[in-house]
Amino acid sequence: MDRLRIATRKSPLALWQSEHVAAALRARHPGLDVELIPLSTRGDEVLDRSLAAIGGKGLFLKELEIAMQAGHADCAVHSLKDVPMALEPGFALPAILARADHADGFVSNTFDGIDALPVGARVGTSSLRRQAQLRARRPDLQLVDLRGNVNTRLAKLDAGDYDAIVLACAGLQRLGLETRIRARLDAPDWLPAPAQGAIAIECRDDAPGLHTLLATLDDAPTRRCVEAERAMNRALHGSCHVPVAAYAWLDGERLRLEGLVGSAQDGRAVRAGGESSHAEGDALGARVASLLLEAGAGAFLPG
Ligand SMILES: NCc1[nH]cc(CCC(=O)O)c1CC(=O)O
Repeated sequence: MDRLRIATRKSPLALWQSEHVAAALRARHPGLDVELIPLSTRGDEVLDRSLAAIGGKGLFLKELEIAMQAGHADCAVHSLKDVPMALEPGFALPAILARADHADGFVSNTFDGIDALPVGARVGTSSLRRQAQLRARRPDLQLVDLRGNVNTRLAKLDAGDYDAIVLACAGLQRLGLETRIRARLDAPDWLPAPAQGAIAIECRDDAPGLHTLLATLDDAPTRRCVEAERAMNRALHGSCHVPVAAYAWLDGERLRLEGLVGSAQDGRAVRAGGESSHAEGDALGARVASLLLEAGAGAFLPG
């Protein structure tokens, strides 16, 4: 293989992540000609409705998968947190890169953190997971929808539409915007989306040579953690329709997982945690999901 075409979304963050993967592949495989193929997806184009209303996270992948199926691209680069728990049949994730910052960040031009917000302050986020955790801490806040790419969201904050917004630290850092983070919202107090901060590479599952090439970028410790988080989400039938948060980390010989399911309406939430050996992340995710359901998570999950 001497040429590799990477399908990517066109947002500045998506382009940064794909360029990052391209650079890592060029460094590891000198002589490999790596090229980006920027494509527009429905998830990027439809900004006036919530993601849940137009069909969920898969909308960010579909056009890239069509390009791979048609032979116009060899692989695609995604934020793993935007990848549905069940991949489309015929596709695989040969590489999950070493995780960057997992945390959410509190971003405001006026206030130093959630506790410093005045009563009734307007906070912008369309994420049910972020809404549920904000409500749990501060039932008085006005939560306002905010979609669009990272730069668009920051521009709306700067225009005065919101007192604060919540964004992933990893995205801000990748775009050189880390000075916008006024406070970190760290695990386990505040939990991120399953797999937040991890970049994944997707390709067709019928190309072993390609799979092997891409797998050179896989980070085993990250894969163990995000598999536990995604297994928990999968067992809860999680999607962007439900406020599910999870964070797993390695602690010596043990893999630890902390999960949360909550209500974006009233701030009620249940939490559960557990631990296993490194190799048992799937079972750990399923077990923590069961604990969440025993604690009443079903009340916050659809149907
Ligand atoms: N939902 C959009 C999205 N998908 C991935 C990231 C951040 C990067 C990452 O998690 O790796 C973001 C932006 C955000 O949530 O602020």
